[in-house]
Amino acid sequence: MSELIPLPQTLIPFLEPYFPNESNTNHPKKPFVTLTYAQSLDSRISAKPGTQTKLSHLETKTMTHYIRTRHDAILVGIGTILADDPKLNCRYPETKSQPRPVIIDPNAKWKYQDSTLRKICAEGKGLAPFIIVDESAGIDSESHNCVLEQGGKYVSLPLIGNTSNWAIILDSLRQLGIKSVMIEGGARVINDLLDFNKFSEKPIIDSIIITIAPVYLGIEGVQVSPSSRVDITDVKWWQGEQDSVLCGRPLQ
Ligand SMILES: NC(=O)C1=CN([C@@H]2O[C@H](COP(=O)(O)OP(=O)(O)OC[C@H]3O[C@@H](n4cnc5c(N)ncnc54)[C@H](OP(=O)(O)O)[C@@H]3O)[C@@H](O)[C@H]2O)C=CC1
Ligand SMILES: Nc1nc(O)c(N)c(N[C@@H]2O[C@H](COP(=O)(O)O)[C@@H](O)[C@H]2O)n1
Repeated sequence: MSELIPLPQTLIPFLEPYFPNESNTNHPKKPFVTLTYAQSLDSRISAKPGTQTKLSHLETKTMTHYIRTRHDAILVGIGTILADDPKLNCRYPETKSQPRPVIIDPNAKWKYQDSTLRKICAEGKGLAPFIIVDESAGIDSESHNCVLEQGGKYVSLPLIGNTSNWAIILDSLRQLGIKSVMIEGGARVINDLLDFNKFSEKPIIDSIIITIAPVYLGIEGVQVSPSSRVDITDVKWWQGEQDSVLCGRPLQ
């Protein structure tokens, strides 16, 4: 039985203008990038480092799975993998193709063989990951074999100490055939990307879709806060049963 619920009628047309489509996925050096996550009223995405906090209502959780159906890949950092051990598949009913999980793990910390994602993939419920590591990283051989066996891959790139590594990561994903990616977190990834977007020559984040839950998580929470101001344009709000959703595009 699905853990999700039918999406409210108004939500799909509300989201549509912020999605990748035939005409906005032709960039040769990067996929269409949607930044999407759930936060508290005090801009926290979990209550404590290293832990997962449920923020989204079932309605907005279902929305996240719908958003997953509309992208080729889902990207998260290794901090999220170690804290959440996520499934990173799409459980929206009648999903035709699964998104590719992409993990930024510069130091190759992830023991893939022990993960929930490996199980999900073995059960045919999702795709094996592309794991982005630094060129210098020593990759655990068991992890490596397991990823390869399931059809995933390790991608070695010059990440560590490289201030333009987002450009390199996105270019590499595009060359691997990924035309759209939803970036879910965690905080380091989101903050970094907002900073990089602001100072890059051309915008790299195409859309943002943020769920805001009516709760304060407090000072120990993991915070989304880029290093300087970022304005959002083309803003629209949707009000759900519990959460609000903001769609927009970050200005440089
Ligand atoms: N509410 C929500 O929607 C979401 C909440 N979360 C929460 O966020 C928290 C995790 O966030 P956080 O700890 O910040 O971890 P992240 O998932 O942002 O991962 C951070 C790590 O990823 C690597 N990394 C990320 N970007 C780069 C880059 N550009 N270049 C090189 N390395 C990079 C680094 O690894 P290294 O340390 O090896 O250098 C870094 O420390 C968890 O509590 C999770 O539950 C996560 C996603 C969504
Ligand atoms: N949309 C959203 N709402 C929340 O309340 C969350 N905690 C998250 N977390 C993100 O979703 C991933 C879990 O995905 P699976 O259900 O395991 O596929 C987690 O890793 C975060 O990226 N998101």
